[in-house]
Amino acid sequence: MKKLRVTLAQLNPTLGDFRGNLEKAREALEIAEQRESDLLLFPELFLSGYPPEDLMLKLSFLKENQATLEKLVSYSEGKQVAMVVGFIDCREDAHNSAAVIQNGKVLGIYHKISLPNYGVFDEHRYFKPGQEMLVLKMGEIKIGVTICEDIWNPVEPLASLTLGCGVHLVANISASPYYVGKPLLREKYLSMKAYDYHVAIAYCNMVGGQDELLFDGTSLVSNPNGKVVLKGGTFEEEITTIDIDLDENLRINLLDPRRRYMSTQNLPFKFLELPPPKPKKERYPEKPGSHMEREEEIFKALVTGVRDYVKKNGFKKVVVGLSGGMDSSLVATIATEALGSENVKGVLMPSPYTSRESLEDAYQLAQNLNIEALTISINKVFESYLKALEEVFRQTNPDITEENLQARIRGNYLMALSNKFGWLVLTTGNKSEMATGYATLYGDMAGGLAVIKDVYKTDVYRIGRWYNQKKGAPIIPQRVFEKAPSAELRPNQTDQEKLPPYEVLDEILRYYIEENLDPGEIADKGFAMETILQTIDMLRKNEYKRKQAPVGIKISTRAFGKDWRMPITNRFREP
Ligand SMILES: Nc1ncnc2c1ncn2[C@@H]1O[C@H](COP(=O)(O)OP(=O)(O)OC[C@H]2O[C@@H]([n+]3cccc(C(=O)O)c3)[C@H](O)[C@@H]2O)[C@@H](O)[C@H]1O
Ligand SMILES: Nc1ncnc2c1ncn2[C@@H]1O[C@H](COP(=O)(O)OP(=O)(O)OP(=O)(O)O)[C@@H](O)[C@H]1O
Ligand SMILES: NC(=O)CC[C@H](N)C(=O)O
Repeated sequence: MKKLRVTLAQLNPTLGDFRGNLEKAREALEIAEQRESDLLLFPELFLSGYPPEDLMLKLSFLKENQATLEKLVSYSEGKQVAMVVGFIDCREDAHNSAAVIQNGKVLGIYHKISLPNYGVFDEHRYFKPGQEMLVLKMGEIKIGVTICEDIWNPVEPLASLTLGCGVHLVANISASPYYVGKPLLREKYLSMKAYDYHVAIAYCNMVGGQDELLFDGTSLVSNPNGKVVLKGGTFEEEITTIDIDLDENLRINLLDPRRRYMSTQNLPFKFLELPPPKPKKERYPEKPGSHMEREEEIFKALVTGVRDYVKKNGFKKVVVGLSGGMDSSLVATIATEALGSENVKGVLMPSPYTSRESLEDAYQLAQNLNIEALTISINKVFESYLKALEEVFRQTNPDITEENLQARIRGNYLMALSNKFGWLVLTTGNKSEMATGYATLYGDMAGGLAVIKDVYKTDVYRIGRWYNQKKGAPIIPQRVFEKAPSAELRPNQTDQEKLPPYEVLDEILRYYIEENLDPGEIADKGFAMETILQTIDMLRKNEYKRKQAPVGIKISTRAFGKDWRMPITNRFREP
């Protein structure tokens, strides 16, 4: 019987916190050893954190990463479990690597072969690709070591590992960034890969936030039938263990012999002999896990993003301008879930255009969330601004200038509170607004973290509704959902004076940004060409604003961040 006990350390490292990451690795090593695991997997580049970006260019960073690996090796003395840990191997050049460590020794090092360089990835800037596969032999069991993108490449190195070397298990250490639906997509993809190649897969993913990126964990083990037998939590640190039956591979190969007719490049490989697994008494059973609904997944993602950004950057408390509108209500709710009521401050900043309902709703929300609410009127400052500008503006009519002044006074107040008390300012602009430039530069765009920057307005409502339903109470007051969205910068203003209805706007934006369709192709989906062109025109004209916006949390396949690199100066128009 080929049985292997595998432990997945789905952990949340902090980039550059070598000491903290090492401590997490040490704890996981103790647990895996206690559980008599044969193999322990950590995420990709676990010791340094991922993605290290230009820290990779610092020799001192690379040195500390090497020293951390050496400390982990010394912790492993006397331990039987073989661990595969992500680190940067940098001798003649830098490689995104996995070290195989057991009982005080580095037994082998694997260099990632497939380096991603699309979307949010930039690995060709930093790493040299590996040339050779690494196969661990534990008695009769053969295990292929891979790193993240290696398993996403359509053919190799999986074909060579399975058809060429006949591995029973592909171990993959990953840092796979999140977007909505990725956990399910990944599960389908990996289980299909396992089924296709008739090989078990043990996949250990990173969890936590790193600037705009989130890693959701959702690590898994699939048997060669494509059945997911173990699944880690989504957005949770977890150390899970399972006993995998690896006789299954041969049984399936005999029943379904497709593999006999497949071909491989036969990439070069190295074998590494390890002691065979010892027989175990008790058993770590299957734990297939369940799925989250879309709104819950996004909510949990944003909560993780806020918590990790705030904590990993040394903040404790945050501040949000509460307008009584949907966006600020959702941002305050997410922040409260992430940090606790005592760490979230709401600021009401009424003007003559602020409606009584908006003020009431903002207070009610603060009460429901049990967060402290401060009130600072902008009236006097606004008046004195107008007075100061009176002479210069003498021959002009009031317009957007006066509207933006109000947003800028509010931005100044929030930044003053941040300076005085060390509260991080959370901005509240959503993706529909960020796309169309419906926000004031240095006004409501002023702040440290744009929580819902990648969430369309229609989704902001959906998530708000889901949250109230989950709580079984109108935490976000019902009226917030019912009133027309408004910036309240002049009397009776509504968003729809400038923007198409959000249901239409968001769909057009989604087709254009996420699906990369041209205007004609969007029109084929049933939208008016005039609205499409108006939307794209706003999007294009406001690139300069996005270049100055705070970093936000990526939850879509294409966020305004690493994977949106549009020029500001741009005369191109699609046909
Ligand atoms: N290509 C370019 N490169 C660099 N800078 C450029 C630029 N084009 C304009 N600019 C600068 O940007 C300025 C215009 O930007 P900005 O001052 O922001 O003002 P603007 O975009 O004209 O107005 C802000 C809009 O956002 C709406 N708003 C504001 C606040 C909250 C909300 C809400 O509902 O949440 C909505 C408001 O009603 C208004 O429609 C120009 O005066 C110019 O200085
Ligand atoms: N009266 C106010 N008091 C406090 N903050 C405000 C006020 N008005 C605007 N803000 C802040 O500026 C942001 C921009 O909001 P605005 O009301 O202009 O439009 P919005 O995008 O509809 O946002 P919301 O849905 O939160 O109202 C708000 O989310 C809030 O953080
Ligand atoms: N770090 C990586 O290599 C990740 C690439 C992979 N395609 C993913 O998104 O999961």
